[in-house]
Amino acid sequence: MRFLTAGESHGPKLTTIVDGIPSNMKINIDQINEELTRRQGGYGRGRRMKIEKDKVNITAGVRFGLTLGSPICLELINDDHTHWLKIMSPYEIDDNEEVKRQIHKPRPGHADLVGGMKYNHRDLRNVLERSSARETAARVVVGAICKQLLAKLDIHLYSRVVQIGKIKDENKYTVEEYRDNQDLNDIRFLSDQYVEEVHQLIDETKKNGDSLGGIVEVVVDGLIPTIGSYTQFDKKMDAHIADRIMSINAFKGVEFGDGFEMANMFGSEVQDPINYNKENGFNRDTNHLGGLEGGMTNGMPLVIRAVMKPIPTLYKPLNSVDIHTKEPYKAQLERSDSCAVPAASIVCEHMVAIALTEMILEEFQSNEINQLIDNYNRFKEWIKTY
Ligand SMILES: Cc1cc2nc3c(=O)[nH]c(=O)nc-3n(C[C@H](O)[C@H](O)[C@H](O)COP(=O)(O)O)c2cc1C
Ligand SMILES: C=C(O[C@@H]1CC(C(=O)O)=C[C@@H](OP(=O)(O)O)[C@H]1O)C(=O)O
Repeated sequence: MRFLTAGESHGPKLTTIVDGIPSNMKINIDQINEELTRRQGGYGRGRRMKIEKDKVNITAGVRFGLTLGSPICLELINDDHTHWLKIMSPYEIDDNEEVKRQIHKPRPGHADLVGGMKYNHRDLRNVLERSSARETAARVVVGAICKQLLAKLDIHLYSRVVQIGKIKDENKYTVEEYRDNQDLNDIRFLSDQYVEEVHQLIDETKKNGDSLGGIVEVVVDGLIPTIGSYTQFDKKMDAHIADRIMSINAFKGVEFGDGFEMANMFGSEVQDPINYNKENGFNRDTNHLGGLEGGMTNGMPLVIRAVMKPIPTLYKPLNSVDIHTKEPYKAQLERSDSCAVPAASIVCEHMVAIALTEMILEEFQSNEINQLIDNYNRFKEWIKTY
């Protein structure tokens, strides 16, 4: 499976082409739209999310609700585009004051300065439009299709926010607790005890013209062992997941299982001892490694954490330099979220779904969904006899 997205944040729409989804798979459009709504939520987002009502439109690759095996084309309208018709017009237009208003004071931490250098743009709008995380809505559409495919193999993904700023939920949760609690509060913490404190932190931070980041967790339940491989660097499942997560705007680190904490532990505390019994086959009592050994899933739930840096656009802007005059200035002010960690947890969940689907489709190559399910389940049964 492969996919590409196109579209500027305030352009007419986002377009995605996904190739390689097996034929005859029922696409549940309502479920895609629910995932899009989940991504739009979260305390701390800016006004833009009140303007957009993300709903997917399928224009190719699906007939009577079933995939054809041909490329699937998916669109998301940017409702905000109606306010940017002139500024974001794809057509040549006569100069006017509004259009001439260029952005030339790059925001530290955003793509503005380096993107301007790379593509030789003197108006940094030409950079920020595409570097905006608006594009992650298109990825959630792809991830939602992947989640539907994975569900047919009895693989299920959950996510939550672990930390916003310095407020951290130190509890560890079982897969069952995840499964029973996916109707999360507006900060996407599994426990309600932090809601008020986090609201206050976000409100105060916003009042100070500052922004916040945090940590998100994705858990995957139902995976068989052996997805991915130790035989080649580009077949390692952990590396592939990390790649997909690190491609999300503002993500700066990924860890699996006990992750960075492993530096403080002994080998005997980190490796998960192996048990065997007739009913469950090979199994473990612990999951310090987060479900991955040797670049392969080991049959335990995947536990993945990732860190999002604080949003770069600040209402109290940092020092910058005007790229036209080279004079020192404060960075350009753009409408912005002050905290987008809850939304980012949804994006992360969907990028993990994409990473798993890519690897599973590579390993169980099938043109048709029922063949895929048969191939996968046959292998799942065989593993039990190992
Ligand atoms: C869901 C989501 C929403 C975001 N919203 C904003 C925002 O409103 N303002 C902003 O400056 N950055 C926002 N970001 C982060 C920037 O898109 C990101 O920092 C920028 O593209 C530069 O890329 P880098 O941080 O990966 O280097 C958001 C990121 C995500 C995942
Ligand atoms: C549009 C989305 O997020 C945007 C991501 C973003 C950025 O710089 O990354 C900047 C903001 O854009 P705007 O200036 O239009 O409000 C966010 O709203 C979205 O998530 O759908």
